[in-house]
Amino acid sequence: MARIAPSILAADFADLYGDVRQVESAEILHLDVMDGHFVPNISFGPPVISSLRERTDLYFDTHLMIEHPSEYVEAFQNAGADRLTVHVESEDDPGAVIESIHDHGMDAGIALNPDTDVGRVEPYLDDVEVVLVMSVQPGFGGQSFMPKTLDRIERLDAMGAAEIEVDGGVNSETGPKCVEAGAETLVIGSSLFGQSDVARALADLRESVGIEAKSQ
Ligand SMILES: O=C(CO)[C@H](O)[C@H](O)COP(=O)(O)O
Ligand SMILES: [Co+2]
Repeated sequence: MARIAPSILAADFADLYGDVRQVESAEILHLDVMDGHFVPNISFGPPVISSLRERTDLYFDTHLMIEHPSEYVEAFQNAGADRLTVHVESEDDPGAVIESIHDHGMDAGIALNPDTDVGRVEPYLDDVEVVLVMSVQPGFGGQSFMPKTLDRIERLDAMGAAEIEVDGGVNSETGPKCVEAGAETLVIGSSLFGQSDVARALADLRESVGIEAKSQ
């Protein structure tokens, strides 16, 4: 069953909880952490996640676009993250970071950029709870979905990925195609928080992807 993971990258940071409370029914929240090195942008880190943790029980799906994830596993655990997804292109050994994430009691994911061969995540498929497929170059919201992602999702599905999450440019047009290709979790930022009525936009997106409201 597909699900939508709202990405707060496109939310109003001055009224962050105001936006988050409008997507409480989603059950999962996508948190984009950027360090200005792995990607040319800086977003937010553990303090923001920790503050949100005090306000919501949403599952915190934390996407680490940082060069050295191994150095921050404990900080994100303390902040209340439920899952840490690290990039296979990061400077650290993915296998060791995944093990550390599990040792800290969190779920682990492996992410790959649009131009990275899908074969690079194969060694980790049995060890992670999710594979995050970037469908835009990481670093910024509001970009257009790269159509080649659909083949990549199909290949990862055939390789036996447990859960496939697609991230970037997902909307009512591209979302259903991702689900058909084998994705389960759709990260949606600007098509959700960029809208005047966020809760309505979430309901409409669910409908376009064929998700029953009560299952979300
Ligand atoms: O990881 C990301 C960017 O690096 C974001 O999760 C992604 O871009 C979501 O935003 P949008 O739906 O606006 O594309
Ligand atoms: Co993301």
